[in-house]
Amino acid sequence: MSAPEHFDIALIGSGSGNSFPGPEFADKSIVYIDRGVGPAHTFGGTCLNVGCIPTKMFVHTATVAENAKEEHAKKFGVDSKLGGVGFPAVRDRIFNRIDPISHGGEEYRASHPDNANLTLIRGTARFTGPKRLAVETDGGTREITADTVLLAAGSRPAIPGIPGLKEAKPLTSDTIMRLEELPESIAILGSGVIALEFAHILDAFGVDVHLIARSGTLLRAFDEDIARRITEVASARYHVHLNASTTRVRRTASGVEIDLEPSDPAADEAARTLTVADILVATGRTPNSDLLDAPAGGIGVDDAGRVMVDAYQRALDPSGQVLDGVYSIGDLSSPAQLKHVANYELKVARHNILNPHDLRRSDDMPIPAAVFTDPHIAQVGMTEREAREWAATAGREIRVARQEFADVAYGWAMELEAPGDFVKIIVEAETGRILGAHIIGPEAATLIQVLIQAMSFGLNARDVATKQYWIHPAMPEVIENACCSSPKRAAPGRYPR
Ligand SMILES: Cc1cc2nc3c(=O)[nH]c(=O)nc-3n(C[C@H](O)[C@H](O)[C@H](O)COP(=O)(O)OP(=O)(O)OC[C@H]3O[C@@H](n4cnc5c(N)ncnc54)[C@H](O)[C@@H]3O)c2cc1C
Ligand SMILES: NC(=O)c1ccc[n+]([C@@H]2O[C@H](COP(=O)([O-])OP(=O)(O)OC[C@H]3O[C@@H](n4cnc5c(N)ncnc54)[C@H](O)[C@@H]3O)[C@@H](O)[C@H]2O)c1
Repeated sequence: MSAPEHFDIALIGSGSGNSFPGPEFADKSIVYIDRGVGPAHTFGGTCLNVGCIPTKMFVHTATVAENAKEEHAKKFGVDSKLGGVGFPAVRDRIFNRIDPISHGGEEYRASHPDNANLTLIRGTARFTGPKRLAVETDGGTREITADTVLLAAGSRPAIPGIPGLKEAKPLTSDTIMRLEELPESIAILGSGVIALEFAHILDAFGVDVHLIARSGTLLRAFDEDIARRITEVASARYHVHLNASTTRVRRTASGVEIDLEPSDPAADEAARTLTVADILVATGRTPNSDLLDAPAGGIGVDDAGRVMVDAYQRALDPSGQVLDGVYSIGDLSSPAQLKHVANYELKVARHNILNPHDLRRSDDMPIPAAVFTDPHIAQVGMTEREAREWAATAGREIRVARQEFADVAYGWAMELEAPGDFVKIIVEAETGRILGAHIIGPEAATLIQVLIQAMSFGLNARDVATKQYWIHPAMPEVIENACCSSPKRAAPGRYPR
């Protein structure tokens, strides 16, 4: 057997990992390995090709279509009718912008003089020993060793073991966005983030949507008031099947049959079969530690399949000891499968590889998240339930402030109704420190940034409200009003770790 090719650094994954190479590593040899995402094994990772970016381009288009509908336009005295949505044109606008970025990025890494120290290999890497990899490529297997390994191998759609589901070849977020044409009807399995974003997109485009949720509310992991509100809004718009377990799936000549049973024996539900043209599975994502065979590299993997890391993004062995020179970032190792988290962890790992004697932590800020459905949802920090549990344990008190969008001037402009979309802020009663914020309403993902900033910099809710101007009559007044209802004393300290 020939000797393996040796590099200073092995980088696996071209999503967030693509921000790793740079002039600081010009004197290091880097092998950069990527298998690609989606059916065409595209370069550049999930966010660019099959994740955040195309979905948000679809979401915006869906909102344009929704607003053009007669029932929305007529509230404003505008005479408008949606004539239809041409899916191929929608799809092509999006991918004609994205695909050249992916191709250009690959070309840059493969052949630009900036990357003279970098060897790009398209293939699947798997550990055969500590810091030792076999890479399966179209041209055969390459054996690689490296002094430092950075794992950024991400995750992929999980397909649950429901009888018949795998054989029915369901759509996933990897495949649905590039269809030739949309199905007339669709069942969406799951009631999390991807399910809700696609339900909005597909319903707006005229597909008859059936969303299947095991639980009694959608977005069950979110604050209960948010989950309740989005369940009401979604149920008024498309078919929502709550407390429904999927027991079998069958692909037929004309579509898909889905057997549903009540998942909650106490619920007033009956078993039934749903007949639709296609099915989209949105039931979470599996970290790619199995493709990497991480244990063969001496790397610990938790019960959810995540590579174990410490707060410095250093990989751990199965007993929790730090592995020398092995780092992991993003969906492969993070419980928060979010692009902004993967990006931050990459920066931390990059710094720590360059500065092993001046390590930075990655767990020093509250993690926000948004769901780009209709209406938008955004959250940061504790839910009300978590805050109540924290307060009971820590011997503190909390206060909860809630402000309706419909009660501020911009909400009138948008003809929003109360009770309806809202901002909820949870503060520690004594200090006014913000513990959590939850928003459901227009541009929630943008609005919440004020509160993310306040929490990250340790600002007290009252000061946020009173020590700056709030442009009138703009939508952030809804945040100002929510903050105004919180206590007066100044808050020491930042968000509790
Ligand atoms: C539909 C959808 C919408 C989303 N929307 C948002 C959003 O709005 N906001 C947000 O914050 N997050 C969103 N996310 C999540 C976000 O896309 C991910 O958290 C982020 O892209 C993860 O980045 P990463 O670098 O960890 O992994 P990826 O970007 O997945 O990169 C991993 C790379 O490693 C490669 N790879 C894997 N295994 C191997 C191997 N063994 N050998 C070689 N290469 C390998 C993969 O092929 C891939 O190219 C969305 C995800 C999806 C699916
Ligand atoms: N806007 C965003 O930031 C954004 C958008 C899309 C995806 N993402 C990321 O991608 C990840 C994956 O998204 P997702 O929506 O697939 O996961 P999710 O964790 O948000 O939701 C999974 C859903 O599937 C259900 N489920 C799980 N197993 C099931 C089974 N066997 N049968 C029926 N239902 C089942 C869960 O109850 C839940 O409703 C998310 O964690 C999120 O971080 C983020």
